[in-house]
Amino acid sequence: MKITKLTTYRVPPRWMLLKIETDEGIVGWGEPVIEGKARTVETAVQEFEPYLIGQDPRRINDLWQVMYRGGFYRGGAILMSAMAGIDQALWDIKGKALGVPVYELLGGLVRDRMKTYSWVGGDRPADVIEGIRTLREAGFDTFKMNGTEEFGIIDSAAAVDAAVGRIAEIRSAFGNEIEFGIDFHGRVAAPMAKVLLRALEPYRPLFVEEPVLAEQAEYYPRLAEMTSIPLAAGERMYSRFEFKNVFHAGGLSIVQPDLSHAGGITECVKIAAMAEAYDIALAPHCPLGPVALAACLQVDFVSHNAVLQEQSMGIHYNKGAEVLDYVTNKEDFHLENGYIKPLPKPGLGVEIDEKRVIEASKNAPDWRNPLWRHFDGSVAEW
Ligand SMILES: O=C(O)C(=O)C[C@@H](O)[C@H](O)CO
Ligand SMILES: [Mg+2]
Repeated sequence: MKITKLTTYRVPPRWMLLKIETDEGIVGWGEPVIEGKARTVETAVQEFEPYLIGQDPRRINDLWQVMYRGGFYRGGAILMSAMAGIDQALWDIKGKALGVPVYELLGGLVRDRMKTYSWVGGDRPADVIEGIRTLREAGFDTFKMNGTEEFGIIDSAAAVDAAVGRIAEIRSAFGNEIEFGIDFHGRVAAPMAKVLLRALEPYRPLFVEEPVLAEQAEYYPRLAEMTSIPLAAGERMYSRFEFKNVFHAGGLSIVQPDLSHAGGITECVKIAAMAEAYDIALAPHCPLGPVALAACLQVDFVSHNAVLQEQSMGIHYNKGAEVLDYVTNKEDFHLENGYIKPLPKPGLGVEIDEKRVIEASKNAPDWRNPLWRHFDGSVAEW
C-alpha cells in the first residue's frame, strides 16, 4: 500500500482536518492543528508531504521517526501538531486496512467506558452554576472551568476572593455531588499560584490545570509540596522528551497531552506508559474536533492510568461548528452519563462527512485567541 495524496481542510470553528489517500482506496483522517496557527501547521504538513508520498502508510513507527528525526530540527507546537495529525491518519488507515479499531492494534481494551468532562463558564468564568445545572441534566457530573480572568503577577485580595468565591459557590450549590477541575490556563504566575492554591484547598477541586505556564514547570514540585490539590498540565508540552523532565522532577498528578499537539497516537501512548510508571494519571487534552477526540479515546481505552477525557461539546470556542457536525456516525460518540463507549468501527472509529468538510472549508475562519491586556496596558496571559 502506498500514500498517494494529503489534503488539508481548515474548517470552523478553528480546526483543521487532514485526509490521507492511498493507492488501495483506503483513506485516513487526522486533525493536525494548533489553535490560532492552523495555516502554519498546514504548511508544516505540506512540507512533510514530499517524503510521505509513495511511502507505505502501515509503517507508522518508521514514518514517525523520519518526520521527527529526519529534519534535524524537531519538537515544538507546530511540527509536533503536524506530525500528530499525520500519525492519527496513518493509524486510521492501518485499522481500516486490518478491519479493526486502533485500540485492538494497541493490545485491546483496558476498560468498557471512558469518563469525560465538560467545560462550563467560558473565557471569563461566568454563569458556572447555571452551566453545571444544565449539563448535569445531560448526565455529566464532572466539569472544568477557567479559574480567573486576567491575573497579575502579584494581584489583589479582591482578585483572589473573586476567583475563590466562584468555586465556593459551586461547592455550596452542589456539595460533593459533582467534581470540577480549575484551569488556571497559564494566567497565574508562580507567586500567585501559591496564594490561590492555598485559598482553594477547602473546596477540594479535582485538579488545578496549568497552575503556572509550561515554561515554569520547575514550580510544579514546589507547588505540589504546598497543596493537596492534584496539579495537572500537558496541553503545551509536545513530546515524551518534554514530559520526561516533568516526570523526573515530580509535582504533576495528572498529565494532559493533546493528541493533536503531542505527536499523535504513537507518541501519546508512550507518554501514557511513562506516566503510569510514575503513578501519574492520564487525562488527554481535547478542546478540538471529532478526529482529535477519537484519537484520544483510542489511547484512553488502552491506558490503565487514563482517568478523564476532555471533550469540547458546548465549549465556548465552538462558534460556527460543533464536534459532531462533520461526523456521519454521530451515535458512535455515544455519551451516557458522561461516559463514552469504545468506538467500534475500524481505524479511529469516526466517519468524516467529507462533503460537509469541503463545504465548511470554503469559509474557514482564521481563528485567533483574544489578546488580553492588564489595566496598565501590559499584555495579560489569556
Ligand atoms: O481545553 C483546555 O484545557 C484549554 O486550556 C483550552 C485551550 O487549550 C484553547 O484550546 C487554546 O486555544
Ligand atoms: Mg487547559
